[in-house]
Amino acid sequence: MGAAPSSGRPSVFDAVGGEQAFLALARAHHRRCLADPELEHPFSKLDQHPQHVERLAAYWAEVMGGPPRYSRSGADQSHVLWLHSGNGEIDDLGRRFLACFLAALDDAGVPADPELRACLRAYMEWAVADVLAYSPTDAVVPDAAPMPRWGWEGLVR
Ligand code: HEM
Repeated sequence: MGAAPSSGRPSVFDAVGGEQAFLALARAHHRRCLADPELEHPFSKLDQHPQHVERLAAYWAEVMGGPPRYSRSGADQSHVLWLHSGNGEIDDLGRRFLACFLAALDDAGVPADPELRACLRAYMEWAVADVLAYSPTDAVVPDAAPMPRWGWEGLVR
């Protein structure tokens, strides 16, 4: 189980369906990105991490209140921001990334509960903006940026 808020309500992680659901979501999202004529390029780099999908799943799960598997692998938010930084104007890729994520929620069978879907959409809109803030070629990524935590009310920290 993920960390539940004090109200006893399940975490967003649990509402999505736990680790297997995040893995299915990351797989579906990656499939969508590879099928997109623009996103396909960055995701076809040969030096991409061989466990990209698993790492993406672990990252999203941790942000939503699941186990801290991504942090335990030695990576952190600074690493994620750094991976995406300095690419110049990529706002269009950000919009496409969000669209792939929303379509992947259906592909992966994430519950259609409107509150859950709104929460996940708000997260991804925020996350895309967070990543795009570092796209200028002279952007400086802060050291040791804390992992974001996303709850039912939005950004927790
Ligand atoms: C603007 C659209 C985006 C593009 C084009 C993009 C592209 C990429 C690429 C090409 C990689 C593989 C990097 C590598 O292994 O060398 C990657 C990794 C990753 N991305 Fe994105 N990304 C985007 C947005 C996001 C957003 C919004 C998030 C967070 C919600 C995110 C989270 C991650 C994570 C967690 C990894 C894996 C990091 C690791 O292996 O440690 N990305 N992304």
